[in-house]
Amino acid sequence: MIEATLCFPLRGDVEGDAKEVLLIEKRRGLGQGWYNGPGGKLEADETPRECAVRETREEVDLAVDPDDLERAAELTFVLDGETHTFCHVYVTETFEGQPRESPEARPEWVAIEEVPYDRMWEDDRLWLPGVLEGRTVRGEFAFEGGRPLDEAEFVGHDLEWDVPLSEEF
Ligand SMILES: Nc1nc2c([nH]c(=O)n2[C@H]2C[C@H](O)[C@@H](COP(=O)(O)OP(=O)(O)OP(=O)(O)O)O2)c(=O)[nH]1
Repeated sequence: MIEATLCFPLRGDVEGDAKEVLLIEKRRGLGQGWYNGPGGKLEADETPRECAVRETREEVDLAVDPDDLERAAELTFVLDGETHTFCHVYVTETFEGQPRESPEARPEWVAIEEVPYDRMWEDDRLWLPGVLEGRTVRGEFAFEGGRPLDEAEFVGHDLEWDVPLSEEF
């Protein structure tokens, strides 16, 4: 099983500014060509928070403090009946720097009402809107049709909203 992270930096929401989320257009690997948050797979001996910080730095050159990351979701992606990936999702309103393009990602600030769900993983429309409003969720998403996961068919889901997420991460 793969353990992975996603980090969604947020800005705005003050004095009438629209709340925006930093998305990336992923340039390679799983989910290539789709929008997502910065993130990726845990490396050896790395905690999920460390992974989210490292991936956000590597992909868009934004500095986030692991202690500022707020746990938002725990997502399990199941492929043909077996857990393929467990993903820790964080949001943060605190970061330093300006997002910069990298070989892996093209960053873009997007108003949360304008998130391009038609250009994202199919399950994202089910959980990301709530997460961007500050809710927590635990979700399981079933895919079928063999690897790679991003070519499999999304066949079912189960969501639990406003749950306390594991304190370990
Ligand atoms: N938003 C969203 N993200 C997903 C879904 N499924 C899924 O694996 N992800 C995330 C988890 C990871 O952050 C990312 C895949 O990991 P990755 O970016 O390291 O994959 P990769 O194949 O490019 O790996 P690498 O070569 O860079 O090591 O995609 C999904 O359904 N929705």
